[in-house]
Amino acid sequence: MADDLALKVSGLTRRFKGADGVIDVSLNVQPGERVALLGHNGAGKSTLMKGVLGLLPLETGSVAIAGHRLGSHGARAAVAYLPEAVAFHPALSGREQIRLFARLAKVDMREAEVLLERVGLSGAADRRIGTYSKGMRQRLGMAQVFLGKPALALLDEPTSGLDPIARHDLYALIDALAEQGTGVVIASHALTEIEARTDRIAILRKGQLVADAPLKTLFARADMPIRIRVEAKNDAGAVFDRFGGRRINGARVEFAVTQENKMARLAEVTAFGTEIADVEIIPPTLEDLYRFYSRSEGRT
Ligand SMILES: Nc1ncnc2c1ncn2[C@@H]1O[C@H](COP(=O)(O)OP(=O)(O)OP(=O)(O)O)[C@@H](O)[C@H]1O
Repeated sequence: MADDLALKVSGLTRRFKGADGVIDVSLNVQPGERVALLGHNGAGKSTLMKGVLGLLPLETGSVAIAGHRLGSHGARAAVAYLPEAVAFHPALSGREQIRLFARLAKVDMREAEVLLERVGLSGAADRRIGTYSKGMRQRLGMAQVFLGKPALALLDEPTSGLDPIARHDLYALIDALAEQGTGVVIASHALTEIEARTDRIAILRKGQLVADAPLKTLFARADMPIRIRVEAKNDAGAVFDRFGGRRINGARVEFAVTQENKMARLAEVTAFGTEIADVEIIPPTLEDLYRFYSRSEGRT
């Protein structure tokens, strides 16, 4: 049922003079689902987010947030946003800032205190935000996202500029957000972390949605080759003669197989018996997949 969706975008178009913007994009997000929104610079990610937030007039299409029409009070109350460059007043303390947001959102002050604890800022809550590190500012931004338990959260490059520990902490908060039932859309260029941390991948290319499915489905549809690297005990000449591919050095050969013939090729490798020292199977990465969908004309 459409009303059960955290987000329903249908046929959204917003073009700019001389730029693609977004063209006829439809995207649904379920409650508690984490969707990665990927695309090159200028692919339309921010335009889509701004369209959903009601910050840009739409040319065509419709947006509903938790069943509420875009522009309605219900829609505004159901969505939270973390911009890429999150800006707070540097002279305010973390506690003052989150209390201010709580007042604006008409949320109980006690929730603000609980959220400061949740994002690990209780100890620094009375320090001025001007003294916070980037990671602390992003965590404060996440506390603001949690306020009022929104149905939908839009996070624009939430981990950019963060160190690995701070990234890990931020993803733990994103997971907690999804666990409480919030549908989360994360625009990102950080492919490796996205791979493990999201349920679905949506890829924009020149304003159009060229992929929208769970990672596994996208891999299956793309039918990308898997690489097999064989290391011979001595000389890999016989393996190379059989499978072709690329000789890495005297003892190693790497060749590509399709998902379909992978097992048959592996059985042939095994038939070489003790001449083989090791076999590595290298699946395509999200980066390979991203390149495939963001460059090819293929649609889902
Ligand atoms: N207000 C605007 N006026 C004119 N053109 C715009 C405007 N906003 C965006 N564009 C253009 O629309 C296209 C999509 O931009 P958008 O900011 O949505 O891309 P993006 O995927 O978010 O990129 P990035 O990864 O760099 O943030 C770009 O070509 C951009 O120059």
